[in-house]
Amino acid sequence: MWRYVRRHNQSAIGPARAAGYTERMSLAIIYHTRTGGSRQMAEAAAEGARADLTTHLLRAEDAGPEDLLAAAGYLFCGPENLGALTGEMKAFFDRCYYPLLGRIEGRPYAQLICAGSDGQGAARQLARIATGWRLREVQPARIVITHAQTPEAILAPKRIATADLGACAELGAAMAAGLEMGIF
Ligand SMILES: Cc1cc2nc3c(=O)[nH]c(=O)nc-3n(C[C@H](O)[C@H](O)[C@H](O)COP(=O)(O)O)c2cc1C
Repeated sequence: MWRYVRRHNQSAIGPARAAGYTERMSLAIIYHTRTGGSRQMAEAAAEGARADLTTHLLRAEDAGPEDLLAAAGYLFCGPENLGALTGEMKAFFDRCYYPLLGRIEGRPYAQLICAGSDGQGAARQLARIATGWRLREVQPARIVITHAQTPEAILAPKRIATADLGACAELGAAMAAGLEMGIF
């Protein structure tokens, strides 16, 4: 019943749907990874989301403006490098920013950051870009700490803990459910 009311009450329908994007009801998960951690997180989120919604998992290197335009919501996932987003993730935003400015306003997003010890710089930078696009953050940034602090540990392949992957899957599921139900 609640679901029915939500679907038929215009005032409860989020900006993406109200703006006529119902035909593009999918979630785009864009990720970059250097040592595998963010890929595992993005895959877990995609697995969580797919039960509810069409979900496209894309490497930042392969994604372009049309991929974002075609989706109703976004999950961005990547590592923190040198206190910021990785160059590849930044290049993705640089490539897409102006082609999409004013065209995706109000759409929901969330972010997952994989970091050795901090992650706040990358999360802040991403949030600033999302603010420029006028996206709406619908889940707080989730930062997974891998405790990689020596050069050897930083360069080694990462294995993300099951509990953290579970949290990523939950975030993906929450994004998908919110989009599918029209509450974003
Ligand atoms: C060049 C470089 C710079 C890094 N800088 C940071 C940093 O500023 N803060 C941090 O918490 N971790 C930093 N790290 C660690 C990575 O964020 C961490 O290893 C993370 O798990 C990598 O995610 P990935 O496996 O998806 O590549 C850095 C790693 C590299 C290779």
